[in-house]
Order: sequence, then C-alpha cells, then structure tokens
Amino acid sequence: MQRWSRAARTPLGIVGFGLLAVTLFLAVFAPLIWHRQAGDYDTDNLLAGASGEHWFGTDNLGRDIFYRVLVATRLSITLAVSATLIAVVVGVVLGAAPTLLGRWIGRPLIGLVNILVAFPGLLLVLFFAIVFGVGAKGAVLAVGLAGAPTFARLGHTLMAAVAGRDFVAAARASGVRPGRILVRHLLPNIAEPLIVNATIGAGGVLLSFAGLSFLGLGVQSPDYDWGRMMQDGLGGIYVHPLAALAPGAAVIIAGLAFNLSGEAVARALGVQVDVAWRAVVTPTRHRARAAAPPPADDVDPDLVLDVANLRVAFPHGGDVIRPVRGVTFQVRRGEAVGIVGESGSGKSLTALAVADLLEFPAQVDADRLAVLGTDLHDGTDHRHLLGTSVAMVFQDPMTSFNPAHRVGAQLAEAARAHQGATRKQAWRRAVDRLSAVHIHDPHRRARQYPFEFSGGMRQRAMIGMGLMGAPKLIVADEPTTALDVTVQRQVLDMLREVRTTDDVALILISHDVSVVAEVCDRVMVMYAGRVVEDLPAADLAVAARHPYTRALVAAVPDMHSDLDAPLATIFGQPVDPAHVPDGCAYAARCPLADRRCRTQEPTLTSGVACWHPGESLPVPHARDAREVDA
Ligand SMILES: Nc1ncnc2c1ncn2[C@@H]1O[C@H](COP(=O)(O)OP(=O)(O)OP(=O)(O)O)[C@@H](O)[C@H]1O
Repeated sequence: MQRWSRAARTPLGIVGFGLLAVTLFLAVFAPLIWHRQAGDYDTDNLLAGASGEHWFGTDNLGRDIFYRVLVATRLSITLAVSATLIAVVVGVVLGAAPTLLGRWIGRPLIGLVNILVAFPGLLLVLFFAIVFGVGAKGAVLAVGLAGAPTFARLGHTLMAAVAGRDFVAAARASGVRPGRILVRHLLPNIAEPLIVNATIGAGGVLLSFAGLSFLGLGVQSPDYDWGRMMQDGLGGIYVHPLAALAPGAAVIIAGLAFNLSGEAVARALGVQVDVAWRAVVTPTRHRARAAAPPPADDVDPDLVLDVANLRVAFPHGGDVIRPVRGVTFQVRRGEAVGIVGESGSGKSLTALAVADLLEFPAQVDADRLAVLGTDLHDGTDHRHLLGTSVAMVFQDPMTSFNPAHRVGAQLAEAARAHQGATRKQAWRRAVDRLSAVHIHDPHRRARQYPFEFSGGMRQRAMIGMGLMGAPKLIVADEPTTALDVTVQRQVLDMLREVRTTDDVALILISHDVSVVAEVCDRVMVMYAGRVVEDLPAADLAVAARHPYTRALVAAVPDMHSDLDAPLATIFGQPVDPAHVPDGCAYAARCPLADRRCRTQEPTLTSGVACWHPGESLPVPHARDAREVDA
C-alpha cells in the first residue's frame, strides 16, 4: 500500500490517480446527482449544438449530452471493472492449473492458453459476444473471457517464478494442499503485478466495451454507456459531432486514468519488486516434515532411509543426462551421514530425490527408495509420511521463508497441515520450537517477518520448522554455506543438539570436508553421480583410499599447511553429466589411472569404487590451479 501511495505522488501518478479519482467519483455519484437532467426531454432542442443551456448540445430526443456522458460513467466503468475481474479470476485459475490439477491436466490447459493468447483479442471478443448473446451481460462475459488467456499467461508466468522458490517447496514438502498453496503462498506474492496489470488492462477493456456497444452488441436501449452513446451519435456526426465525440472523449479519459495509474504503480513497483526479489532469491531452501506411521514388522525399525541404485535423469536436447547414476546407501536411526563432492557431483539431487522433491522433468528411479520402511515409489501419496518424518534445511535461510508471512505463522502451518492442530495450538508449538532452537524472546520473534531475522536466526528458525513434528531424518543441504563462520558454528551445534536429543538421523551435504568430518559419523564421497567412497568420518583424514577422496582432503588447509605454498587444488575439471566418460569417471584426473580405469567402471566394493584403492599417490598430485568447489 505504501508503494501505491508513493506511486500516486509521482507526476504520472498525480495525473493518473487524479483522473481515476474523478472517474470513480462520477461513477458513484453522477447518476444520483444528474439522473433527472440526463433523462429530461427538451423537445424544443432536438439535436441542438453546444449552448449555455446544453454544454455539449442535445441528442435526437433532446436529452442533454453532457449530463448523459456523466451519468453513463457508472455503467461504463461497472462493465469494464466486471469484465476485468472475470478476466483476472478466470485467468488466474487457468494459470494455476498446473499447481492445482497437476501437470497432466495443467500443461495441456496452459498450451491451450498459449494458443488463445496468440489469437487476435478482438476476434475472441466478437466470438464470445455472439455465443453469449447481445446485451450488457453477454458483453461482460465476452470481454472478460476474451481477456482471461492474457491473465492466465501472466498468472502462470508469475506463479511459476514463485513456485520455484523454496518456501513453496517447503510448503509442498510439508504436505500443504495445492489450493492452500495457491491462496496462501502464490497469490500474495503475485498480487501486486497482477493488480497493476489488471488496472492497466481495465483501460483496454473500457475500449473493448465501447467498441462492442458501438457495434450494437453491447448495452441496449434504454440503458446507455459511452459506447452506446457513440453509436447513437454516429448518425449525425457531420451535423452534430459532439454527440459522438463527447462519449468518445470520456472513453479516452477514463482509459487513460486506468492506464496512467497502473503505469505509475508499475514504475514504482519495478524498482521495489527488483529489490524485494533479490532479497528473497538468494539460494536457500528448506522444507519441513514431521510423526511417521509405525514401520511394518518385517522392516528394520532402525533403518530410517534405504536407498538402492538411485538414478536421476533429465531430458537434455533430444538426449538424456544422468547426474545421479546409481547411488546406494542406508541411514540408521540417529546416524549422521555426510555427503561431499565437487559442485555437480549429484549431492543435492540425491537429497531431493530422497525427500521426493524432484519434479518433472526430473526422472527418479531406484531399485529401492524407502523412508522408515515405506517405499516412496509404491504409487501412493507419501506427502504425509514425508511431511512428518523428514525435515529439510537448505543453504540460504532467506528464500526458505515466504517473505509475506510471519515466521511463527509459517512454522504453525506445518503443524496445522499434519497434526490437525488448532490455530492456537499450532502457534504455541511454533513459539516452543523457536525457543528450542535458542531464539531469544520467541513470542516476539514469532510475530516478526523473515527479513527481521538475521541469517543465523533464520536458519535456526528453519531447523525449528523442521522440528514442528517429530522428524526421524534431517536432510541439511549446505546449511551453513551462506553464513559467516561464527554463525556456522551455532547452526552446526544446533543440528548436533537436535540429532542427539531426539535421536534423529542426519544427512549433511557440504562442500566443506572438515565440517562433515566434524559433525558426521560416516561420509559418502560423490563423484559424477556415483558414490566413490563410503567411509567412517574418523578415517577421512588418515585412511581414505580413493584418490579423489584423498585429493578432497588435501585441498582443505589445516594447521600444518605451509602458508607460503599455493593451496592444493584438484587437477582438471569435474565431469559434465552430459558427457560421462567410459570407465572410472575420475580417471582423466587421477594420477593412478591406467588402461583398465579408462575402460571399466569400478563398483563400490568394501566402501570404495576404485581399481587402485589406497595405493600411494605421486606427491604432489594436486598441482593444477583450477578452481574446485570442494
Ligand atoms: N533441473 C535440472 N536440469 C538439468 N540438469 C540438472 C538439473 N538440476 C541439476 N542438474 C545437473 O545435475 C548436476 C548435479 O546437480 P546437483 O545439484 O545434485 O549437484 P551438487 O553436487 O549438489 O552441486 P552443488 O554443490 O553445486 O549444489 C548439475 O551439475 C547439473 O548438471
């Protein structure tokens, strides 16, 4: 609202909002004040020109054109606003189809919308006008429906941008229903651009209406809007031009009023949206989940996660890329497993697949992908299981929260979705969880918005959101990368505390080998979409056997590193998932690689996938100064 009032104080805004205020004033009051003058017949002055008595002259029945133009404001504006509302509502529902109805119905609908958008608007209006019949109601429906594809397209684009943000993924992962996601998370974040566009659109709609009435398809006598008046005045345009020009001018002025106001706000928002966008778009992700159904009898109750031969693929041009190529691992109750590897090795995709958060076009396959004994690929809906047993914490705590809602309300939403808690109970639990993650003054903080939290607090609040239920597994994807060192420590301590207090399993993805070594019991090293080594964290520094693991460890400076020597880096570049070579994917960078390594891919055997595990490396093998993420 503040931005709208700021927009109204710009020169463009003053003119636009000034005209709009006059237009709306006339729409409301003109029929009340001048109804009689507009309806009076002055039979002595038929088709009279402008005079002191009749400023714009009279029509063929002697009625005063000036007053009729003023009075027609109400019907003209009402019709335009109604049609705009229809266009926006129908458009937004169509645009949200992929969110509400799933992609199989949603996508064809959006395809249809795209075709309709390419269709000339006027033809659509005429088509609908004929379908719905002559008259004001038919015209409103015709203009409204003809405008819907444009708003559907706009709404879809805006929603797609917001739907990709982490707080929506977090809500989805928490099991919040699509309709509620639309109303609570998508619409509030697209409302401003939508309203601005609708305001600007109303100007165009006004013109469409005038056109329809002018063609005789709109308002019918004895009612009259500006279009109808233009049609009535057209016959005498050469004798008495004002009869047609005056309502025409009214259409232009009212259209300008809507256009300029919308334009002024759009300009003001253009700056603001940009800033706000950047504030929320830095990569953070989080999704919360919380009390799973009891495991079946034949399932090891300590097995929280059981993954066998997990594959993730994406369509790529006419081909397919496979960034995750058969990952197998298990996580037991209370265990902390770290996943390390350079950028692009498939760590995040593995985590997202485990949490069932990868969406089309990603294709996830696995011989087994089970959480607490339930196979996620058994064709049923596991939203509740995931929503209650897996908590996810992502890199940047900013975008994980919806900027439009209070932190407490966002935490409470998970409890309401899954535990059927009342609003009050959910809020109390939210405050309790904020306090559990050591946020001071949780009552006050719960009422604040995410931007009022510091980065570390937001990340702790995110962990708190994950704890709204009773998660059995926390998946933390680079949870401390966006934080400074002291705050990193707090968050890691927090994860450790949560894990030990509640015996929760943890998967910690990090580019920082030392963090993983410190927090985790076990470490999985990923390279080119595969686990190349799976070893106890304590062995990482001293007993790693894969040359890649050893290179990763060597690339981390420690207290004994020679400060004058250049920092060790790993020779060569990580593998592009679109071009995975034959044999061992690491062979091209490995100092131990031989012919066999280049032709046969080693499998993970006794915790390592290498043809030369533990063989001594030429020193130093990591000389190339190219940048490496891990
Ligand atoms: N939506 C996608 N479409 C196509 N390819 C993708 C997509 N998402 C990821 N990839 C591919 O998968 C590879 C692995 O991605 P992933 O996010 O799992 O890497 P990562 O190991 O977590 O790296 P980082 O540490 O940079 O996050 C990426 O390099 C990219 O090539």
